[in-house]
Amino acid sequence: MKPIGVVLSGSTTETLKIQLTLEGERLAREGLLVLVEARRGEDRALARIDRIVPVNEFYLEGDLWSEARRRGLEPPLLEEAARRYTVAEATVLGRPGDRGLEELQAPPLPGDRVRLLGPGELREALGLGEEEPGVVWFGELLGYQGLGLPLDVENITMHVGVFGETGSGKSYGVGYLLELLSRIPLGGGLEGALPAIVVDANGDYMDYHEAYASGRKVGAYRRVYRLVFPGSPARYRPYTLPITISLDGFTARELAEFIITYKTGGVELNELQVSALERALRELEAMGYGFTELLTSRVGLVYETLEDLSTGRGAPIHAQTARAVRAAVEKFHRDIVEGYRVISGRPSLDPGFVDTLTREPGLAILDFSAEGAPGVPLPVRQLVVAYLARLLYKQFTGYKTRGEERYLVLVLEEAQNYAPNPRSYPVAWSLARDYLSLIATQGRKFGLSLVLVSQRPVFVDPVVLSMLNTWIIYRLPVEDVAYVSRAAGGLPAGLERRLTRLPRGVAVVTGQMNMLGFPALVRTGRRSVGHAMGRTRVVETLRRLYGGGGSG
Ligand SMILES: Nc1ncnc2c1ncn2[C@@H]1O[C@H](COP(=O)(O)OP(=O)(O)OP(=O)(O)O)[C@@H](O)[C@H]1O
Repeated sequence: MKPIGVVLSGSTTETLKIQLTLEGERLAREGLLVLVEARRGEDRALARIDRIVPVNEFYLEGDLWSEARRRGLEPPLLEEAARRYTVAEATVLGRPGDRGLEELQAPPLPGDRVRLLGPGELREALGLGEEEPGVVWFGELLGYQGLGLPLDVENITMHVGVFGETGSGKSYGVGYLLELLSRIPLGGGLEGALPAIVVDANGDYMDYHEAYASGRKVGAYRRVYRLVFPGSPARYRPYTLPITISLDGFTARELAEFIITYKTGGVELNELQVSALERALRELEAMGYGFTELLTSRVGLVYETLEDLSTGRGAPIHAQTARAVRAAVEKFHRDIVEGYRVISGRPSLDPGFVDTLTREPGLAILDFSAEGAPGVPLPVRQLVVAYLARLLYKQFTGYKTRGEERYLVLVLEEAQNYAPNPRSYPVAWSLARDYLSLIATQGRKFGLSLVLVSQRPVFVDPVVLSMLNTWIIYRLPVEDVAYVSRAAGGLPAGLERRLTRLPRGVAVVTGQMNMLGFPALVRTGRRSVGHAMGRTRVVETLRRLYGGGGSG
């Protein structure tokens, strides 16, 4: 393979200066992985180009030609006669060893050749076999066609963050990742799917459901379910279930907080009202009632208890508080129980559902888009996610104690709505956050992984964020770069600088799943199933609407 550069003096075991060949000048990009035939080919080293600096001695600051340039004159033969070269600065990633990359013992020598990786060389350099079990190859490494970044599926249990501004390609990328996780090489030619639940904010994953419903296979998933709110027009489509939850797993305090903040819009927590309702619910619980029946068919009992607790001398609840609490319970009942019909004694999201999904690997998409969740406000979606996170946590701790091993990935789009940063993003109720941080801190031991997707990581709870160990970072707004880079354990300056300029679909991947062990620039691969939701057709639509020969 032709060299793209030659190592210059001053290189060390950590950083290299490379003078690029003409071919190299054409090919090299910041972020490109290269192979150094170190010590005249006796050793090899993998390196990443971080900076490219073209030099022309006739164009130096303050040189002899400065005045001519000032006057707009072009002295002849400048291009032809000048000393011209391009220097690439690169970071040494390591030398191929028996078990992946190892530290370099001695620096490459000046004059050593630098070239692109050949087919299979990255795999060999990392000590991976062909079809290595548990390794999926993500997208295409910058500058290479058909060469993906190897991801270690085992480490997904340490959670993943996918960040980037709107339109940067996050949802497409997560869909692509799910496709990879739906056919993980297991060895001996076998492929397996990692069960997944996606909280789909905008219908970005619906194509998978449609593909499945029309008879196509989606990796090794046995089933692809779509879950919609009972009021959705899509409710009776094939392989579609209603989103219904039970209230029995919540504590009286949690429910009281939810019901009161739901009424007030959550501006601030009215502690008096919350504890009054908590008390009423506790009393009824002690009498053997479950919260689901109490807030659905037996809501009258709640009103009566509130009444009892607030009448007579020395009543523990002030009459005015009781009235306000009753109004909150009425609103909860009217909206959530009767309106959205999301509470049920026999919820669709139940232990049996999780059991089937993880036994016969499936993909369940909670459709929170306008079609799947028509008019359903954020607090109700938060309630569902809190319920789900809690259900999964309990179910998986159960598997663990029974010695049954199961795995599931929970993908949360718009994660800031469910695990909000209390300092920068005060959204009404944050019970979901408590359970999500429980999964973030403990889930690994139980086989529960989080994939959090957000446009604004600054708005995501820092505790949850600090538990993420793999980062897929698409184009970021300037104000988020430092925050994300720090949270992701620091990025090389060259890559950090590029985060605001990444084209759609290109990401920096870093962290535990990245088997290179160093942040890499990757272009998301092609989804095998399309992505209708993300597409916009402004021009086409304008032409159709208004382009009919001018008559309208
Ligand atoms: N690697 C890719 N190859 C082809 N098309 C892509 C790729 N990545 C993204 N796209 C397309 O770009 C558009 C925007 O991508 P996507 O919807 O994934 O962005 P996003 O970051 O999730 O945005 P938002 O935060 O608004 O949901 C979509 O039409 C998507 O299909």
